Amino acid sequence: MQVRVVDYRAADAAEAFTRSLHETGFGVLVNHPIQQALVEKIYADWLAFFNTEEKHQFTFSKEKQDGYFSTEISETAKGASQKDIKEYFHIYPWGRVPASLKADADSYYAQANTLAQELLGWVERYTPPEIAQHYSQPLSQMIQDSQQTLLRVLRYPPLTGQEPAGSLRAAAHGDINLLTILPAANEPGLQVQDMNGHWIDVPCDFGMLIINIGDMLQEASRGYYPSTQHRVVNPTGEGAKKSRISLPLFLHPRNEVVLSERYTAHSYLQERLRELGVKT
Ligand SMILES: O=C(O)CCC(=O)C(=O)O
Ligand SMILES: [Fe+2]
Repeated sequence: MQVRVVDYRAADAAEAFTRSLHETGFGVLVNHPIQQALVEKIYADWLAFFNTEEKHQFTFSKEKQDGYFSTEISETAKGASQKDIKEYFHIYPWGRVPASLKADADSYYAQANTLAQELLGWVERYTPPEIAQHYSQPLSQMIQDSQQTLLRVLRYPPLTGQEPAGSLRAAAHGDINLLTILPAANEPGLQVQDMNGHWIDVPCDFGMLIINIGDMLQEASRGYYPSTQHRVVNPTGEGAKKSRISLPLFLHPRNEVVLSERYTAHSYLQERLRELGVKT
């Protein structure tokens, strides 16, 4: 299996991109409209922020889930036994963000949401009619005015050598949401699992944009779009001394959106957060 790299400006971009999502759960875009300079600035500014003590003033709210999650309380992937080696900050439209970082975060959030809406339109257009008839509303409409879409700034610290055996920067997991939009991180490590259980490197040249299906879209599309397991492996050699920063945007429908006969977006999310151990 190989995750296809698609030129956003190509005439057949929508078709090639959605085929990749259907076949692998992942797609990678080049020549996309997200400003790379903005992404780089956010990486640099947040790396500096994670290196200060100020982050502890933003300790996450268990109820609302916004704010700073330290390495000590970092999530444990569903089915994993060790915590991930990462710290992160959750940004919601209504949530807390350090004042000096807010303007860029808002700007990125808006740009990525606009692109996401277009990509969800592509996903919808190339869904076979017998599947699409079960969507309770157009996919791009499900995220409109959503207060649940989450921008996560992740920092994987340099490795110390003292990490518990078997722990990873991010253990194998599927994302909970509809679609995830992820600019290539400043360091490699992201892998996706193929149907034979093999782990494949996701193309991640700086400037690429990685998109993957989440469990909610898998649920709404009755499995046509698969939410593929992925992980972030630990670097070795020189790479182990460096932090890795990444910036996934998790597109969530509004709470009341019906995903399937079994779930609304809200009921699905609550179930998954309890499983992650970040909500009681
Ligand atoms: O850091 C990455 O490249 C991926 C992060 C990820 O998969 C997640 O936070 O769900
Ligand atoms: Fe993920």
